[in-house]
Amino acid sequence: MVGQTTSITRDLIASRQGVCVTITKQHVSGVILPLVTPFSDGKVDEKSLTQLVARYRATGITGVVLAGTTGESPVLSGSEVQLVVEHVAGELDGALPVYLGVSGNDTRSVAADIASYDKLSVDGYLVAAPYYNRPSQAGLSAHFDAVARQTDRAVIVYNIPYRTGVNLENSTLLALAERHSNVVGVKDSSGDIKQSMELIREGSERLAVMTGEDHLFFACVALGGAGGILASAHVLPERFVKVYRDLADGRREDALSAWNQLSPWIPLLFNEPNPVPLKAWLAEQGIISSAECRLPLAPATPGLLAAVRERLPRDPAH
Ligand SMILES: O=C(O)C1=N[C@H](C(=O)O)C[C@H](O)C1
Repeated sequence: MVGQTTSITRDLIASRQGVCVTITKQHVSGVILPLVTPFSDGKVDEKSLTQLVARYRATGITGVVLAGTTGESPVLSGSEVQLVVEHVAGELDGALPVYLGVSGNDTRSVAADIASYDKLSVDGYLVAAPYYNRPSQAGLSAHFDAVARQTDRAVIVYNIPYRTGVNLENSTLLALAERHSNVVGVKDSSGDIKQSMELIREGSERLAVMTGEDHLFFACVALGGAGGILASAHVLPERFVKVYRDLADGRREDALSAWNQLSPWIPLLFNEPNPVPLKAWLAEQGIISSAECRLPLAPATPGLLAAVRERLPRDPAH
């Protein structure tokens, strides 16, 4: 797995030099980091973005997601998304794949957004099921058909019913992956362990099954899943990567002991809406300049701030 990561990195560097490389299922594995979008006085804070990339690029993570939930996608304008992508892709200079979160509940707009983001340095998309209008499985199929047809780049489908109000069933997802070779992965936050286990069992041959439930990371990889897209991996990223590599290389006991040092504090990061606790921690460590989130995410409560200070580990790199 470690060797594979290195060769992927080389492929991507080649791609930035003009040789086009397609992200496949194999690229989507390990620990992918959904980066926060730092703000300062209401604006995207580019200096903090630079610091984020400097901190995380060589930790062993296998990619970054920009403008995901953790990146506060609902409150970013199109031009801010472009700024974040260009800034991060420029800093990374091909060292890691860049995935962009693009979601919405109007299929035509999502397809149009993807058409315009295809001009940017984006290697793939993380696309959540439409929220609020609660389409049927047929509607979800047609939505993702339109997305997958719109681009040659990789698509990771994001199933998160507790945010969107609709569950993408495994059969719908697997049929979609059969129809589109660029549907290479799923970020599974179904919230239903039976559904997740079935997906890993039945779907892993065709799709990279990445968990989006941070507390299930060990279980997902131990069961044969491909890895995780984890906001909590901002904290001790190297240790999350170690859990993955130990499991992938058959060192289960080592993986478990590393995991047992991570799992007790992960829930704290979700005690208030993500990324509020995470940004409080990042600002406390000096990795970003301010914990600022945009409304409707309210600032961290004093109780949360105290817990973040007392219970989360310090960043060893700062
Ligand atoms: O932005 C993401 O990607 C993630 N979002 C989840 C959420 O907040 O719903 C959490 C997960 O760790 C990554």
